[in-house]
Amino acid sequence: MAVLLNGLRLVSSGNLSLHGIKSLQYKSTRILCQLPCKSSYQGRPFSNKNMTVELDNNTGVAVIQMKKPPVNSLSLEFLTEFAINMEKLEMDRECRGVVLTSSNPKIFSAGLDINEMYGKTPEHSGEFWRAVQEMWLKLYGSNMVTIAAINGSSPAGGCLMALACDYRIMADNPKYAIGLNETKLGIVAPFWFKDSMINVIGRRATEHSLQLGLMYSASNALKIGLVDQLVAQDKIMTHALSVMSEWLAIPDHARQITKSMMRKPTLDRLLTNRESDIQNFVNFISKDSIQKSLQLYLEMLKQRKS
Ligand SMILES: CCCCC/C=C\C/C=C\C=C\CC(=O)SCCNC(=O)CCNC(=O)[C@H](O)C(C)(C)COP(=O)(O)OP(=O)(O)OC[C@H]1O[C@@H](n2cnc3c(N)ncnc32)[C@H](O)[C@@H]1OP(=O)(O)O
Repeated sequence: MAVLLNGLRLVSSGNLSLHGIKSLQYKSTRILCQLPCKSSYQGRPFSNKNMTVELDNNTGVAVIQMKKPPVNSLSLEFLTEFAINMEKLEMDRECRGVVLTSSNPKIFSAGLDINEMYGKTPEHSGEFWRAVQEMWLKLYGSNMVTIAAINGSSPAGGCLMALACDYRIMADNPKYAIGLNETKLGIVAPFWFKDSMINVIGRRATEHSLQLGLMYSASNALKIGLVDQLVAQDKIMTHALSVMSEWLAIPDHARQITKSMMRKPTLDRLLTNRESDIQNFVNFISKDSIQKSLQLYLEMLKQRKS
């Protein structure tokens, strides 16, 4: 966790922490340089295989643009890259906010890569699930202001990424849909997916939404508070950056401690149950009946195309 206090930047070992100021330590040059230093990508696009990261030095805002064809599905490789990028930005003195968006004009993210859950060994499944957890911990627990510029459809894990941000702006297009649709695939959204949704839209709406695996059009997502604003597709980035500047007008330390206070119980629940959550996932996903459901779903996705 990094907090600006009386002009000093302080860090703790994790991200958001309610242990608060007492447990914070000075961020030393040594720690900074264990990870790639900001100077190595300052002001320039930081290009990876599955996303580009561009930090604007003047505003302190980074844009992460997901660009994994065809639909930004969250593979093990993608998730690992994402977590590393979040870590780098978190450690960067200059970076105060992140806008998450997609280079695909129609799809924000198709959610978890189903191929990572179908026909894989328990070892692979465990490694994959740890990476899914890490992505969420980094995003939900970030000290930075995080804004999702949802410029396309965003089912399941894609919706989870948006839910983990501080603010959600969606392109105003009736064709785009967002939601946690896991039950439609015959799988179950884990407790921290559910908690993330409860924290945004409340308990009753989440229960309804999760049981039925509902996908919401952009306008219905706005109605239930799943997204905060709808904006014309071509204005979404400009608008996200303008909302970001409002959030960045708040002193970092006050906003960060407030964010931590709100999110810590939800983060801690996964942190204290991390290994059992992985075991649950591996057991669940290895069941023949679940593998069958995933197989049928993958076939359905391919047939839909033809
Ligand atoms: C009680 C204990 C509980 C323990 C916990 C247990 C389990 C929890 C487990 C898992 C949680 C999972 C969360 C998830 O995220 S699951 C993934 C859900 N995602 C979806 O349902 C999205 C499916 N995709 C779509 O709806 C459409 O593809 C989409 C709207 C995204 C895009 O439509 P479009 O028409 O543009 O493109 P398509 O032609 O449909 O797709 C192109 C291409 O991409 C492939 N594909 C799509 N989505 C995925 C995906 N999620 N993973 C992998 N591949 C995907 C699709 O098959 C096409 O492939 P190809 O035919 O070109 O080869």
